[in-house]
Amino acid sequence: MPDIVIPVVDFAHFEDGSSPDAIEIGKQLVQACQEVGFAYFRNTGIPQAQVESMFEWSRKLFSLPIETKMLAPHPKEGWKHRGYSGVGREQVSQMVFDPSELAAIRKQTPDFKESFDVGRDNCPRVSNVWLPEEVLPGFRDAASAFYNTCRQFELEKLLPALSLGLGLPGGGEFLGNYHQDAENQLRLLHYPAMPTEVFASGERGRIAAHTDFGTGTILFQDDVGGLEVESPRGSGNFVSAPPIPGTVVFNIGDFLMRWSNDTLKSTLHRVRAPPNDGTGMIKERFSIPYFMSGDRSLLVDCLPGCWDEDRPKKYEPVTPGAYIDMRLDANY
Ligand SMILES: O=C(O)CCC(=O)C(=O)O
Ligand SMILES: [Fe+2]
Repeated sequence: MPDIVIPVVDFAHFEDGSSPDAIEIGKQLVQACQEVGFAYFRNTGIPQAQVESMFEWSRKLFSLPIETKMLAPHPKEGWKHRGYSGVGREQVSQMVFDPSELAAIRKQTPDFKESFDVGRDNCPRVSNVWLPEEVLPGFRDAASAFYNTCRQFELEKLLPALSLGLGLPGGGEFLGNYHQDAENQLRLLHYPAMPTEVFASGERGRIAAHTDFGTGTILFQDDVGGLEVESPRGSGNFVSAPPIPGTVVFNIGDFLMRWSNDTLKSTLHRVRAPPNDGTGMIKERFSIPYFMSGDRSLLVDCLPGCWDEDRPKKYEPVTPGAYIDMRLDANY
């Protein structure tokens, strides 16, 4: 079977979702989600300057001393995805060249990354965990504003396009009605620079192969590269999803795959080290995923149009809350 090509979906003429172009864009998106589970988006309306500025904030945040970053610690409970998580390894490993130490790192460290998670303001279930404002003045406002920009894209373009493309009842509004609570998570990710040695065996990557849990994810990546997507699905072979300037990557999550009776694919992906450039070091990488999920307590049954006599429903109705908790419990 040939490798997949990750399609590019252009939202330029989507407008408010009522144009004839909007249905066409929705159909292209759904086709990409059925065949690949991944797409590049162009002309999302998310200002490029705001994306670049968020990467700048991320760079500033992660270059703070570890003691400072730990002023906003990720809560003990694994499911409370807020605040700073470090691997605690990055200081040592930046400058480790001794083979036995490297061997030890290879064995111990799960993924070489640190992250900072932000949810919606005033969430009754999980509060945001911020650094004291004086430590990084302006960060909190910038991260909240970026969260809201992504949220706006989700509500005004992404969910309407998926709803239209799937031909769901109620036109573009169907999926939005199940995403009223903004159960979303903005994650700043930093994969520190590493000696080439650390990745030499090819067994270790920056983030191991996984699928995302929720409805879907939009992912901003810097120009370093390394993201890979399984192709064809289920084969264990991966193709590169290189950075394309001016685009954002999108992928379907497991919940929407289930909801669609496995019509839309939640595809395995990972981040590997980019090719060795001869410096002996693998460059650091910054990325910013925005994970989207449905309202926790709304019971969802198989999407209309995704089942019929010949394609019976494969799954029981479930709420996003119960499903995601079940997945998280399996992980922690
Ligand atoms: O860093 C990346 O580009 C990918 C991150 C990712 O897949 C995730 O956090 O779920
Ligand atoms: Fe992911």
